[in-house]
Amino acid sequence: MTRRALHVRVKGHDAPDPVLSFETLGETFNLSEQLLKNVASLGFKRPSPVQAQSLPAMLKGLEVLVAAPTGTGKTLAFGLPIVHHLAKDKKKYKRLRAVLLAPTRELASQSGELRPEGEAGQVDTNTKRAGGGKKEKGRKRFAENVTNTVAENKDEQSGDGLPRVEDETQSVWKNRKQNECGKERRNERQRASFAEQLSVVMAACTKMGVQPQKALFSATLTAKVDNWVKENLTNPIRIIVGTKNTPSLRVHQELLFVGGEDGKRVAMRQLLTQNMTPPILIFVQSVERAKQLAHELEFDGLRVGQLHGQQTHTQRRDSLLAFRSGNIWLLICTDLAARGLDLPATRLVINYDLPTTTAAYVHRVGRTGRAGNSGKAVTFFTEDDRPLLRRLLFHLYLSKFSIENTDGAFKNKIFVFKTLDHLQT
Ligand SMILES: Nc1ncnc2c1ncn2[C@@H]1O[C@H](COP(=O)(O)OP(=O)(O)OP(=O)(O)O)[C@@H](O)[C@H]1O
Repeated sequence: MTRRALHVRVKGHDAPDPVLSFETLGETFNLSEQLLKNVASLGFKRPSPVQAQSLPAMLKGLEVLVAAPTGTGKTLAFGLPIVHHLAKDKKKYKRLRAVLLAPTRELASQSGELRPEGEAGQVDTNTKRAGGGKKEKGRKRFAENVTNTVAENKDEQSGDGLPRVEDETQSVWKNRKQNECGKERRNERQRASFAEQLSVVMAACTKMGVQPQKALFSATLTAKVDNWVKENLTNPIRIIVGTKNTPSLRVHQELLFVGGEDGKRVAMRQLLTQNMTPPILIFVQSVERAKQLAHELEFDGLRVGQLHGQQTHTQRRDSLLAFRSGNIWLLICTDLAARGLDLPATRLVINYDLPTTTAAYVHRVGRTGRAGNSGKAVTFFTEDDRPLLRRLLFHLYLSKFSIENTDGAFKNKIFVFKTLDHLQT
């Protein structure tokens, strides 16, 4: 099968051909039998398109920049090569060997849970989790090595090492004193962008004389990331699956004009009456709005949970567990939950508040329609949302979407289609 059939585009020298079976991959790259068994135990019959192209590139040790739609299996595309390299070279290095940076703690934990069973899939390692996790020594399963972890700021023996990088607060901890600070002080931590965090890691690698293989995976690629790649990666292979920065085609998208704020409540109740097949994810724009909406829906007798940055890590973990197990039907969240979380049973995402960026929209609606399943996303918009919506429309236009005909929607329908006409000309 060609790249064209896989909807994969590749730029860069020496890009390997896509590999369409895990067996061929195993033979070509000498993957251990156990690793292949572990993959089979996940129930994956063949590599998804992003895996077919990225796995050989990563296993060859090339640097890659990968954009592929949400829910298409990017985790295994970087997870398997990491585990293979860790297992292969386990005698060579004793110290931190892989760093996985993720935008939230929840996503980092999830990536670390990619855990096929099996003795030979285990690798001796020390793992540390970001945000104060304890150092654990001993035999770890397959992907417990594949954590978001970044070493603490001082190595016990040599006195140097990687600075601690806190993912979900996007903070850089500059010294051990801050590491020990209390909760209040923690809130004052200096915020750092993802690019700044990457720079911290890269600078530490340079200091330690390490030249790591670098790989970036996302469903969306911004100009900032592109610039970072130009400055920091040497001859990377660019792999684009499908259309860049566009919502997954597996998601049926609806725009629903609701008039104003009051209209959102009415529309929500209607929607839940028609589509009440939990679990349902509901995105709002702020913590305050999450709390308020949760309160209102609880009052209606619904089983509601919250996920946002003002909760403790335990509360956030418990919310996700309850949502996964079905104890919570509706999870009201901020963009904290938008990226990467794999909640396969979710068939409906509601954007109660319009996301402020296209990337946020793509990631939010991508919490459904995963692993080849279909899903539905309904996005409310009001008169005030028109400027934001205008920006979103082009990307919506590239994927399937429909606009619902509720009261007063007609002129909005015209607005949407006029904007599209304008974009097309
Ligand atoms: N080869 C495969 N065959 C079948 N299912 C797969 C395969 N690879 C991954 N999956 C499943 O697809 C789902 C989505 O995978 P994953 O979370 O890695 O997607 P992603 O591309 O990283 O999504 P996002 O962009 O939202 O982070 C998971 O439930 C995973 O188990």
